[in-house]
This record gives sequence, structure tokens and C-alpha cells, in this order.
Amino acid sequence: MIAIDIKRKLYPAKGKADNHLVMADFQLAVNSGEFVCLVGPSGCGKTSLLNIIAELDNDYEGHIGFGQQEKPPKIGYVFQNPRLLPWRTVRENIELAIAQKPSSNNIDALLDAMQLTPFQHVYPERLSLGMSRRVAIIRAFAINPDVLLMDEPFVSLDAATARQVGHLLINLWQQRPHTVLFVTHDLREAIALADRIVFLSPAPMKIIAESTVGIPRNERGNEQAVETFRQRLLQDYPEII
Ligand SMILES: Nc1ncnc2c1ncn2[C@@H]1O[C@H](COP(=O)(O)OP(=O)(O)OP(=O)(O)O)[C@@H](O)[C@H]1O
Repeated sequence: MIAIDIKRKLYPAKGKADNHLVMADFQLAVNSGEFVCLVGPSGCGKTSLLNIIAELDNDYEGHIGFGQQEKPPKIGYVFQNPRLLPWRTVRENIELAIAQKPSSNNIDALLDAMQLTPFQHVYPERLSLGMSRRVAIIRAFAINPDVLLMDEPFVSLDAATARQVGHLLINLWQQRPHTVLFVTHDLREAIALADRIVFLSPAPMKIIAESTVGIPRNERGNEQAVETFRQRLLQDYPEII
């Protein structure tokens, strides 16, 4: 479980009197193995939150708890930009992540699950954006993380590719359930992927609504079911738009 309790996160404003307050008394609890989508306007503080959870940013007041674990959790992070090393092949990019955080995960199985086996010895410049994003997802899964943070991993993919990669992601997640925090601006994508959707306000970021997605996972591919659920959300929570 992740217990997020951020009393205050601000960025110093250069040359201005006021600092930029991004979070104040922000609390969120995520259950172990839960897939939570965060939906909120641009600039509300979603990436800032993921960076704090990943301990890339320690400049805040508050606490992130990870339950009763003896060791700190392993965290996989899929950034908005795939951030592959251009001088390493697909496979070498993945192997490097595992070298840093040992795990027994099988790279071959992950490449196969993401349909990238034929491209494992290719350099990133030869990959499409969708393929690069799939490699970034494998790289995060390969360390067998306890917590997976995903920051708009499908942004700028066309709708069909985003759906396909989303489907592959859910297959991987169902095989090896991790606790996932997934940032998206796309409500349909959130409905297709999440156990629970958390809607956020502009900064200072607050939770304005939460919804458990009441569509069985085997029916999430049904666009009509997703659209009906989306319309209901928009009706129930007009403030989320
Ligand atoms: N290093 C920084 N220094 C100063 N301000 C920052 C810094 N990083 C982010 N900000 C500001 O903090 C606010 C929150 O940024 P953040 O990237 O967390 O938002 P976001 O919700 O992820 O946005 P988006 O959906 O556009 O990615 C924004 O106003 C941003 O300009």
C-alpha cells in the first residue's frame, strides 16, 4: 500500500515574491496491487507527485508510506518521454535497468508479451514512438517493481496504438500485479485501464472526485460500455471536466 500525505510542495518562483504552491494537505491511499489512474488539468502537479513518490524529489513537507515492508519498495517509473539510451539496443536498454536493480524477470517473456522480440537488437532510432513506449514499459516491469509509476505513457500515440499498448500493459499487469499509479488526460483511457480513477483540481492539487470503474475487465474493450461509463461520470461529476 502507498500512503501519500503531502503537507506542502512548492516551487520557488524565480524573481517573484510568491512561491508556486503545487500541493497543500494532499492525501491519497493506494492499495497493494491496485491500478489507479490520476486525471487532472495540465500543470496541477501530477508529475510532481510521481517524482516525490519515486524519491526523485525530496524537497517537500510530508510523508510517503509504503506499509509494513522490511525493505523500501522497488519503484518502476515510465516517464512521459521513453528516455531510451540511443547507443544501446532495445535489449541492452532493458538489461541496463535490471543490472541496476537485480530481479529474476525474464526479458524474453516481456519482449514477447509486448510483441518486441524481433526488434530486441535494434537501436532506438529505428523504433516508432509506440515501440519506444513499449520498451520503456518493459524496462519498468523488468525490475519487477512493487510500485509502477506511469506518466502519460501513451501521450501522442494514435488512438489505435494507444489501445493496443494499453491492452498489452493490462496483460502484463494481470500476470504480475503491481501497484500502479497512471497519469492520463484521457478519460476513456482511464476507464479502460483503472480499478479506480482519482480526479484532481488545478494547483494546489486536491482530490475533487473518485470513482471505482464498475466495468468488468473483460468488457473494457467494448467502446460502448466505456463511453456509457464516461457519460455517467461527466453527469455525476461535472466539475471534473
Ligand atoms: N522544477 C520546477 N520548477 C518550478 N516550477 C515547476 C517545476 N516543475 C514543475 N513546476 C510547475 O509546477 C506545476 C505542476 O507541474 P507538474 O509537471 O507536476 O504538472 P502536471 O500536472 O504533471 O502537468 P502536465 O499534465 O502538463 O504534465 C506547474 O505549474 C509547473 O510549471
